[in-house]
Amino acid sequence: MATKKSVGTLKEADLKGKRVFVRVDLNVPLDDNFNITDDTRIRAAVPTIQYLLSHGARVILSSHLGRPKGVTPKYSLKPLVPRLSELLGLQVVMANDCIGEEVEKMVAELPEGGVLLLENVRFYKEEEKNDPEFAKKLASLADLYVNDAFGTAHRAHASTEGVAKYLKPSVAGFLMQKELDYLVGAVSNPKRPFAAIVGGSKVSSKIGVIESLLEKVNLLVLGGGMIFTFYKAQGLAVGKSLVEEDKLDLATSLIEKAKAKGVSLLLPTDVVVADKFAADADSKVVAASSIPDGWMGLDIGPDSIKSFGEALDSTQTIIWNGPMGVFEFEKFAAGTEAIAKKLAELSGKGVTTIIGGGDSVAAVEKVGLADKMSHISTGGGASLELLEGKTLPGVLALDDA
Ligand SMILES: Nc1ncnc2c1ncn2[C@@H]1O[C@H](COP(=O)(O)OP(=O)(O)OP(=O)(O)O)[C@@H](O)[C@H]1O
Ligand SMILES: O=C(O)[C@H](O)COP(=O)(O)O
Repeated sequence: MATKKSVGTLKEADLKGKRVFVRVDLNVPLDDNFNITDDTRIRAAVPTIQYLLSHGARVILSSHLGRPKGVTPKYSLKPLVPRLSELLGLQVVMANDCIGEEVEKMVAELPEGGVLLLENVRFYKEEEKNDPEFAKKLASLADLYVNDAFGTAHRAHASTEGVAKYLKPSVAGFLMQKELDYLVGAVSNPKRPFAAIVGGSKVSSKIGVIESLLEKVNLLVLGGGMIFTFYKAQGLAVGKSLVEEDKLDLATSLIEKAKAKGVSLLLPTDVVVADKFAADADSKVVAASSIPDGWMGLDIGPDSIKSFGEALDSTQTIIWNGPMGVFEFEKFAAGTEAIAKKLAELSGKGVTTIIGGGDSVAAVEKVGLADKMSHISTGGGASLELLEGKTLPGVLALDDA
């Protein structure tokens, strides 16, 4: 895989009394009352912070939240302070800014074993522009840089990439390391047979992933909205199902590529169709070759669940990205839930199961099976880019091991 193989780690760094700039990805979902609806990313950031604290460091945390245009109070990181403090077992101090005199003063006053959370770094447009002067200002706050923001490692921003040029050492945190170990390590050197399950809405957003995985896997299982483009390319009627007309040739060429590579490509043989795109739609199971006019496929059917399960039974490594159906609607969640259960069962038998970010993570969490998987990525876009074989700027910028 074309990503960086090994980066410097936290364990090699001298931390006692040092001011450490830690880029974390605390981009968590908040409801209208600013309650955190999923704290996974905050929990995932804790081991690195705790390690730093236990080694006498002074921790300066930096993150973005959302995509604000300038200073936008609704994207403040303040609502995260109570949960972060609770998880760390200490009171996290919050700054009203991420650079400037007041922040410098707060950093100077930060004791060993203290944590200062900087305000949303995207309140400055210079962050996303990767402005060197801004990166220098962030760097001037600390003695060393730790990047643990895997979820944002595909962005070349000032706090994820630029700052590493001005702060040495620049090393990976434990979360970053773990994500790379699984998403690069396990995928480039998998225990075989190695299977990928790819779903989600459109084939266009997964072309890169499918093409890259076709080079590595023994089995490729496809589900989700993209299958109808494959069906149509094979001359089947798909009713009102989601189809990308301009990707029909691509679908055919992916099928041919799989054949040429000796990869066994499984498409669902039956689907759950609906008369409209709604939670209360009328639904029925039909063969993939008999989708009625006016109906749309919103999930894989029971025969497919069974045959996918049987094919997965003989694998040793499985990577999954993208739901099998519209799992947000209960009626069309069975395929996605069955795959989640199958992976949990296989994990228990020693199979390496990796959930590559995005909606499949939400689906696994919804059925309460998150802790059964070998690895659940905290990065949607970042994990997709890694699986496509791209290099992540936030990783590239770090010191070599
Ligand atoms: N048959 C289908 N028809 C239409 N939409 C579908 C179908 N199957 C799945 N989807 C939708 O696909 C969406 C997820 O697609 P997406 O490509 O974004 O997946 P993902 O890779 O898991 O997420 P992300 O891009 O956030 O990482 C879900 O909202 C789901 O409802
Ligand atoms: O949620 C994410 O995928 C990351 O936090 C990156 O956010 P972004 O897509 O706004 O850069």
